[in-house]
Amino acid sequence: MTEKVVEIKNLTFRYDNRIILKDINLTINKGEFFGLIGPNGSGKSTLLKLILGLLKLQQGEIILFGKGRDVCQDWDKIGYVSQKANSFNTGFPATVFEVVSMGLIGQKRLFRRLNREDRERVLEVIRLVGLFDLEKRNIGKLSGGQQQRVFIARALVKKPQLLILDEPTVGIDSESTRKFFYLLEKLNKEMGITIIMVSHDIGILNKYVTRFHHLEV
Ligand SMILES: Nc1ncnc2c1ncn2[C@@H]1O[C@H](COP(=O)(O)OP(=O)(O)OP(=O)(O)O)[C@@H](O)[C@H]1O
Repeated sequence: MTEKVVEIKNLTFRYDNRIILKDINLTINKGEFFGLIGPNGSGKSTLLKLILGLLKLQQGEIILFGKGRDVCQDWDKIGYVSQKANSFNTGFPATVFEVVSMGLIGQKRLFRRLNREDRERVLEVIRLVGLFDLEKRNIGKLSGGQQQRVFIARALVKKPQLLILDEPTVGIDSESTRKFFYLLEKLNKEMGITIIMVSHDIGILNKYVTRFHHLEV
């Protein structure tokens, strides 16, 4: 039987009294590479924030891994890369290794030293996203495309089953974007990670996703 990762039922959401999302019904199944498209202001980020539990539900239901969003305890199964992730302050004093390690916080107590297994896992995902030998590099010294891979690695370090990406290729050149989608295809097809990606670029999504939903303004 197809396993449902996210189910959205009759979801309506307003900011103040303005309707942003109206009666959305959507099911995303395990193994899908799902695109969420729509023009600026159509509510793409709002829908992601609702899925991630960052906004209070007003009307309708969201079910994650078979459980209602507000009782769901499976947040470790979800990796999230926000829209702002790749517009990083170049002066930020942290190495690739440190930023990726932050993905383990929440499972580990803050400031607890990483054990050997944790450190190996961090290095493993750094390699997986193609940043070989860059673990000691300051993140501010990397290109936009490389920084974006660091944030993907941070989201992957806790082995999520669902990866949610908000406009990850904004500001990234076309060659890095192509390599980035190649990585996502690998994560999706070879590792079975379900992906939800938000974009307003239908051209790029059309090439890669298995299915998409179009939001209107
Ligand atoms: N906290 C807020 N309070 C009031 N209105 C908001 C808030 N956040 C977003 N909005 C408005 O809600 C609408 C949807 O915003 P949202 O960011 O979800 O759209 P989007 O499709 O992700 O847009 P973009 O492609 O520009 O990122 C926009 O008109 C936005 O101005």
